[in-house]
Amino acid sequence: MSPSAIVTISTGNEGKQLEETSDNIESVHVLQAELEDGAFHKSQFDSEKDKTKFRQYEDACDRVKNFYREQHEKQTVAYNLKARNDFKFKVRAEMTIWEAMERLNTLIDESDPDTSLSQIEHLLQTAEALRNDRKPRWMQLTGLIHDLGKLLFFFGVEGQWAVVGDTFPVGCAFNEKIIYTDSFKNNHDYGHEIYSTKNGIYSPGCGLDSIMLSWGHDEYLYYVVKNQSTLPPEALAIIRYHSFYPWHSAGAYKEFMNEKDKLMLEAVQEFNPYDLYSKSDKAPQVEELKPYYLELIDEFFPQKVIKW
Ligand SMILES: O[C@H]1[C@H](O)[C@@H](O)[C@H](O)[C@@H](O)[C@H]1O
Ligand SMILES: [Fe+2]
Ligand SMILES: [Fe+2]
Repeated sequence: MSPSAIVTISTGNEGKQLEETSDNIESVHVLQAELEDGAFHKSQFDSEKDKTKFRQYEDACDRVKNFYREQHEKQTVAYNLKARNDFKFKVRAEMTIWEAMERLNTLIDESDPDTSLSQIEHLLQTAEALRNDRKPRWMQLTGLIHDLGKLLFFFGVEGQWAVVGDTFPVGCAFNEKIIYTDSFKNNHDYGHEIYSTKNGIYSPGCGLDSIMLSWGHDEYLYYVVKNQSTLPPEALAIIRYHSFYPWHSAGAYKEFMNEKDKLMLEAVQEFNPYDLYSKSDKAPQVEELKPYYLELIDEFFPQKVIKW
């Protein structure tokens, strides 16, 4: 066979080159991955998913609309500073990652228009979709744990508005790319002499790590995982910014990015479809999958019992 073209196949952590003839080149797409037996497997995100069926907030039920009305009113700079401070000086629980997944299982996320499955199922769906596309092991694990910050709900917060939902910066003007942007009119910081200006308390290029994102499961889990795992910076960014849709999907707040954020944005965008579109997959078999994921957890969380 005389190869007439070289096609780069995304296998996750490293690009892989495959020699292809011009006859079958069209059947090769990005997001294909080589199976162990050498056959090629097409990512389900290429064709099976009708992406227009997700995140339809205008058509969402009252539960979702009421959730955001409350969140957009109550996530202020003052609340953010208080929540960060409360977080720092307490250990709320000590348990393994798997115990945390089981503990989270009773929470039904009020902000989510796309799934009524339990959280353990959503975590396993995300991880399995990544594994299915042969994404690197650290990314599969990130999928497995990315929403564990929702445990906050069981640690005495005032409501789901302080835990779930899309995130956005506080301390500068609320961008119109945030969903239900009108509901910020009831936020105490709306119209504030500094917080309502475009840059607010930040300066262009300061880097997202210097921005106060609305407090919730992403920020909380980022701090929990940061010093207790060997996960790479991309994993930490995925955890911290996966709900920051106005940035990673709508292109807002780019002016605050620094060089590092450009790389992190790529990782967050690579991860996002696995979080979002796997929500329509059938419920995973938790007990069957458990041994694989227990081993994966051990690989990146050497001390096993985590301080939450
Ligand atoms: O409703 C969802 C859910 O709470 C997710 O966990 C969060 O990451 C999303 O951004 C949000 O839209
Ligand atoms: Fe999330
Ligand atoms: Fe998620």
